[in-house]
Amino acid sequence: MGLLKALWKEPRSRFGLILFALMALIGLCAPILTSHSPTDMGFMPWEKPSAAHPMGTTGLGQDVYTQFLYATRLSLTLALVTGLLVALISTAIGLTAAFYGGLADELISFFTNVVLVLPALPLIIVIAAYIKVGGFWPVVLVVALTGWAWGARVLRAQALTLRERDFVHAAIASGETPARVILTHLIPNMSGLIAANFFGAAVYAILTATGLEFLGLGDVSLISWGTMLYWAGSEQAMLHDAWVRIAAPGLGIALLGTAFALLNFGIDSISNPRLRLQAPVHKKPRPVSPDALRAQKNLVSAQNVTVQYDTPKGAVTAVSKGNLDVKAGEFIGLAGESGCGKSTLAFAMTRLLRSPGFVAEGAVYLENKNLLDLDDEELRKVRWKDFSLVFQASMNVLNPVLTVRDQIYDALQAHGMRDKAELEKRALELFGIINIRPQFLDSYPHQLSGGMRQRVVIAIALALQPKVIVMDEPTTALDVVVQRSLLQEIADLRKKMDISIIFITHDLSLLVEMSDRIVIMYAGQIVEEAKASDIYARPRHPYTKLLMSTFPPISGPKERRHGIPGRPPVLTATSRGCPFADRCPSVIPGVCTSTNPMLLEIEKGHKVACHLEVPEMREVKA
Ligand SMILES: Nc1ncnc2c1ncn2[C@@H]1O[C@H](COP(=O)(O)OP(=O)(O)OP(=O)(O)O)[C@@H](O)[C@H]1O
Repeated sequence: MGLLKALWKEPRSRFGLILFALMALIGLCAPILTSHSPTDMGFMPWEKPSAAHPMGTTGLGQDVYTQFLYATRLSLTLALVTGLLVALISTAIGLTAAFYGGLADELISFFTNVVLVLPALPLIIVIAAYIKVGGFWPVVLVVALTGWAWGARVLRAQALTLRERDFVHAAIASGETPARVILTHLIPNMSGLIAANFFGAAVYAILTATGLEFLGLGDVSLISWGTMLYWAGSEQAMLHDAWVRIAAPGLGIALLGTAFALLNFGIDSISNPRLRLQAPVHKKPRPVSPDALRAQKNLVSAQNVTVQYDTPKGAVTAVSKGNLDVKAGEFIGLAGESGCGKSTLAFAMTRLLRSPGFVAEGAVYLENKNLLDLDDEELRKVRWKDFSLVFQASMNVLNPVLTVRDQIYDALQAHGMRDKAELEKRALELFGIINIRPQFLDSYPHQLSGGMRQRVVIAIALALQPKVIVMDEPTTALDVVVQRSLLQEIADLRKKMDISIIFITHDLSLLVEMSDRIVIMYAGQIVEEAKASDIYARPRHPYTKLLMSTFPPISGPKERRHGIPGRPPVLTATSRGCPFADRCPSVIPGVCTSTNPMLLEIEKGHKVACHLEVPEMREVKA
């Protein structure tokens, strides 16, 4: 029922569903829609369409309309049964090959490839010619046995990639049985492809079966679209002007193919959670009155950026009126617990936010150009040239079949650098900057360590000398020693290249050492912003203080550290108070729980959003 509901929601699949339901209804209600039998020969031959015979009669005196109704029933059943059989065989074979690998995979792949290279139609014709049994099943079996190979190959490829995913390794390591891994981890992730395979096979089945029957190779005593065409051909229906006998089954096949294709769209969006909720791609943010002065004084100025995610429970606000200014050459640290909106803000600022996220309000100026206003082509021109991005899993974005040199060249060539000598010179320069020996330029990504790969990604991000780089936890996936040296290099690089960096991490202690300014986020809001030294020496927001206390001091005796008690609020919660109120050790009851404090500049360059910083409120507390 849920599936039907979901198919109904998607406009294309809704149309497919209606089309399919109509055809199924025609087939099911055939005995109600006509009082004749499809094999009844009691009428006048070659009658023209009339009220008694809406599609005329055949040369043998059968009612064509009655034949079409019963043919729809048989052809539809044939398509569904064969489609199901093909999908089952392909899935079982493809999954077995991918899951067990080794010899099993080699043998299955060899057999699949052999079936694939055999010319299908002559093979089907030969097999069908030798089957002497009549009825419905021979055609189903012939089509199923010759049609599974393509699907098996595609499903094997998909299962192979899934097999290498962490969640599958984790399931196997935790002792789950192969059947459970396949049923709960692999098949649900492949459902879109399996459904596509089913619909593709059903269309293939109807076309092949019709072809066979048209050639007289099926059981021509059955009434199907194929045998209708066969008899129309052998009775030379066109010479008798009875074109309906060809048009009706032809239209049936075309409509069934269309219905399956449209249903396939719906299945795809149901099985792929990313497609389930499509945010409007070019939803324009609500404009904010731009602070032109701020935009002028800063290289980047994000103003009142509000980002929401469409969820089944409605839109949730992940970043609320975020303001972030970055000066040329400045190193800004953006910190906060996991889920506070750091990445969302960074992605929104760099136009990398993907559905179901969208910017609901705000502007992001980069040298007076509002990035949120740019169309795709304008954006392509400024991305990498004016700003670039490095994130945690960046090292995995390197193409495994291209050398590092090719990937650096690609980035440069995409922005117009063509000269071979110039490309080489720039690649060598970049490798110098990121401290990797030039001979590694011709290595493939798998020949480099994680740290080196991340350095290469940084080199690509630097390739066009952008003015600002957003780095979202770029070192988190690396071990501590590599992290340290890479961070040092990033800090040096910023000075050498006079580049601005927005560095995102949940590790506040890292930022204190490297940043000029630190911005602290909590529950989608900026709650404190100050010079790094001030955040270190005089944090003002209770959240920042707790965040600082969760990391060990740079010097002094070792002591055990604890995380901040409690959890951040769920984004769907609609409290009007300070989002930190229920975890705050200094909460002012009645104040913090009812009003969300504004971000105020309490000292030059030090902004805090906390009622405790407003003198009157402090009196309330006292
Ligand atoms: N696709 C999504 N659909 C719905 N909510 C989302 C989606 N992506 C992120 N969110 C929500 O937005 C909020 C901010 O997430 P975001 O990833 O920006 O936080 P973060 O501070 O960068 O966390 P982390 O350090 O773990 O990356 C989170 O509460 C998260 O649940």
